[in-house]
Amino acid sequence: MRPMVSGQVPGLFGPLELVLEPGRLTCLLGASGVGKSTLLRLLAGLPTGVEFRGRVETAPSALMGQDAGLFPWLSVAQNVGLGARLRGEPADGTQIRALVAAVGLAGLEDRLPAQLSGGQRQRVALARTLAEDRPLVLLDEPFSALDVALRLQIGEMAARLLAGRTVLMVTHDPAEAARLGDRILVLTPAGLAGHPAPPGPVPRRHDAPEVLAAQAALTRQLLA
Ligand SMILES: Nc1ncnc2c1ncn2[C@@H]1O[C@H](COP(=O)(O)OP(=O)(O)OP(=O)(O)O)[C@@H](O)[C@H]1O
Repeated sequence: MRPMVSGQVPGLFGPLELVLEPGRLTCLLGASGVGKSTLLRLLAGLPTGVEFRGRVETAPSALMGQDAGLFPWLSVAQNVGLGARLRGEPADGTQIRALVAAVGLAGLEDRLPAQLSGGQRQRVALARTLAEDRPLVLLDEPFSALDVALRLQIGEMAARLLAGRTVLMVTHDPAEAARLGDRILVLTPAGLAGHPAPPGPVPRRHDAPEVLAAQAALTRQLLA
């Protein structure tokens, strides 16, 4: 199915139609406060605090936000297995270890969040999102708290691990959208505008000429 939001929030945006391509990573940009997180929350089936008029068709989703949102008293492995725990299901230790290894944290399963760096905490949050194994993955500025090098590294890791899933990622960073977006959309009060993504599979090289050109064009569009 194609998750979609069709409608408007009077005084904020729209009318618009957001339709996600199955198996592709869509990046959503736009000015602060224009309603990007609202669209994400509509797709997640969460309350938005605004008056949405329209229709939402969505799928079971996993949402990862700006702050890693880890439980400080739970270990890395317990945080990754949190979804199962909350549903009262037994944790799958093998799957959890595999996911912790996939985000490059093998051996740190028993650490508490306070014993990790910010980048490592974001990677735990990514592993937890993947552990949910939902058809739709919603990422709300997931790497915005990271420095440039970590943003590149963890963004690439996320794009590889999320390959083939239907993903909507809100970002403020045109460079990130140019590297990671199969599709790029810009939200304005008037609605959604598409922006051509550079050619080639994601993650793309940050310094590839087409990626730099898309970053510049996108920045111009955001400044317009
Ligand atoms: N719980 C709420 N109650 C009332 N208004 C809200 C609530 N949450 C968001 N809003 C309003 O909805 C608008 C859109 O917020 P939203 O978080 O979707 O924007 P955004 O584009 O994601 O912004 P940012 O880039 O700054 O995160 C804002 O103007 C905000 O004031």
